[in-house]
Amino acid sequence: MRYAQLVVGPAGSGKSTYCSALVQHGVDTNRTIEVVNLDPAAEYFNYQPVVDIRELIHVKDTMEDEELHFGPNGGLIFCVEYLLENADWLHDRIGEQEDDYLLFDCPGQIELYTHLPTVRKLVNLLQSWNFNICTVFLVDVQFMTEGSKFLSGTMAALSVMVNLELPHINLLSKMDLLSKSAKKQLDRFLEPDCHAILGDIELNSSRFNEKHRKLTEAIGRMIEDYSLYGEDLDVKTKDFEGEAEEND
Ligand SMILES: Nc1nc2c(ncn2[C@@H]2O[C@H](COP(=O)(O)OP(=O)(O)OP(=O)(O)O)[C@@H](O)[C@H]2O)c(=O)[nH]1
Ligand SMILES: [Mg+2]
Repeated sequence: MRYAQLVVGPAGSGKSTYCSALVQHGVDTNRTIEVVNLDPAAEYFNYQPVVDIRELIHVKDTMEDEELHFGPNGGLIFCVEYLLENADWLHDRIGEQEDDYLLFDCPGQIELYTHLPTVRKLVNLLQSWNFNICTVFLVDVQFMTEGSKFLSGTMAALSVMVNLELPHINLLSKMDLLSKSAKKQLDRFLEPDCHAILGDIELNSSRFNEKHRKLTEAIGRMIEDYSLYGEDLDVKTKDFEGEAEEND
């Protein structure tokens, strides 16, 4: 069996930074973790990709092509579709090695994951190559400290989860940039307590919010039911080295 994380999330949410941090973690813990760059417009990242979509097609190719003449967004989607049409290329590059642990660093176009079939097709392909995949959805935590933003970020996470049908983890990035008071505010949301979220939205009460109160309540309950965030579910790590020393 082989393992992979599909690292997705809005533009600039920290996907590439997360991938390079995990590669470094692999180095520190003696595990091989490799990254596949799936962003055809990537300019810079801090890791050495084992496969790079830009070697197959670059978003500039689609924008400069006389016939295609795509803009940057359409061009990017074209590139990912082109990759699927050239699945053999990807298969050759990834190889057949067992026990692989791969991170797929995806582009920041949220529609690729929320409703387009493209990434879903890629997932099917990888599963047919024996990959066990989970989604890691990154959200910039700065967008999660107000009730209304929290709801929209959570809805985006949920639609990715429903579209990709994979085991799914939501990761809040850039926690280091939050002020103390913003961290407290976030704690209230992560409880998860839909009344806290509703309370916050009511503080910014407008006619729109009053009119949609029932809908907001239903969404709040859904967040609870799907238990989209839970710090208690942190990965449990064990200090094997320390234990070995004790046993010596
Ligand atoms: N302070 C802080 N900055 C971060 C963190 N993670 C990412 N950044 C910064 O946020 C910016 C965007 O990070 P990237 O890793 O390129 O984000 P991305 O999701 O790969 O972006 P796209 O591929 O363009 O969608 C960079 O300037 C990073 O240095 C974090 O945990 N803390
Ligand atoms: Mg990136």
